[in-house]
Amino acid sequence: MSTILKLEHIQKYYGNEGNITKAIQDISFSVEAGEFLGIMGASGSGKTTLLNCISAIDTVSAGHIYLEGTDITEIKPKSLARFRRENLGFVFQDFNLLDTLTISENIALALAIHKTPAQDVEPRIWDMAQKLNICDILNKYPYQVSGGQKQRCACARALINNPRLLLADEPTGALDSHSSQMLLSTMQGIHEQMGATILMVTHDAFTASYANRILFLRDGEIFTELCKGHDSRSAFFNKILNVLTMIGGGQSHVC
Ligand SMILES: Nc1ncnc2c1ncn2[C@@H]1O[C@H](COP(=O)(O)OP(=O)(O)OP(=O)(O)O)[C@@H](O)[C@H]1O
Repeated sequence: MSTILKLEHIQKYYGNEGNITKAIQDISFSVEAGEFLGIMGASGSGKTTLLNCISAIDTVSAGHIYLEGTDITEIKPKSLARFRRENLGFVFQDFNLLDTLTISENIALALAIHKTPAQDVEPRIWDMAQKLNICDILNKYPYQVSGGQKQRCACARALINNPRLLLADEPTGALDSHSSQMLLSTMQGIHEQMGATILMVTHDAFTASYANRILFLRDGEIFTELCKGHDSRSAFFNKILNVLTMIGGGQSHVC
């Protein structure tokens, strides 16, 4: 396997002298191509900051982040939007779909930004819709479909340009348990069939149990990591709960 993402001694401080918050203290890790990595940790442990640094939405205070060898921390601000567009896919808790466009048009937007030839647009949307099981809602508007269907549409939009890395920030945060389960099974299928590399931040142990490996953050550092290996998902889920208890406060305090 090849390394897609490599973080070397990342630090991120907010504020200035006398009033510094060390959001990330010193984090290093790598993500291999085709991995499904989860990031967990208590509120304030640095999950969002880490995701923002990886997606170059925020700058690091020290350290380097390499995406397939390109140092993200060195990319000039004017080139960042293009870098994100060409390499990253995003899925957010609140879907971020445009209400005035149909599901199909929402997905097409991502292709239009990539200047996809007109004749390729429909087949590619159809192909992705099949993978995400949303063919029957392509002509509906976001307000006409369920939260789970909206999130699968958001996944389709994020994946249609084959990003090097899919970043998911609490993708099941706004979903009920049934929709969460369907979305996660779909994400797992995509991960297995398309070989997509996924980095997912979540506070939820059930959601995290779909990942292959989980990094647990505490106070801006990696507290520990868990690999699924040959465990069943339910055995992995129990191990996750044990780590969350060890981190402190039990599951209810981890978000
Ligand atoms: N823009 C900012 N300015 C100052 N401090 C910040 C800023 N953003 C985050 N922090 C601080 O950095 C630390 C890490 O925050 P971060 O949002 O990354 O945590 P988190 O694990 O994502 O938390 P949550 O699960 O509640 O979203 C916290 O102490 C937070 O208060």
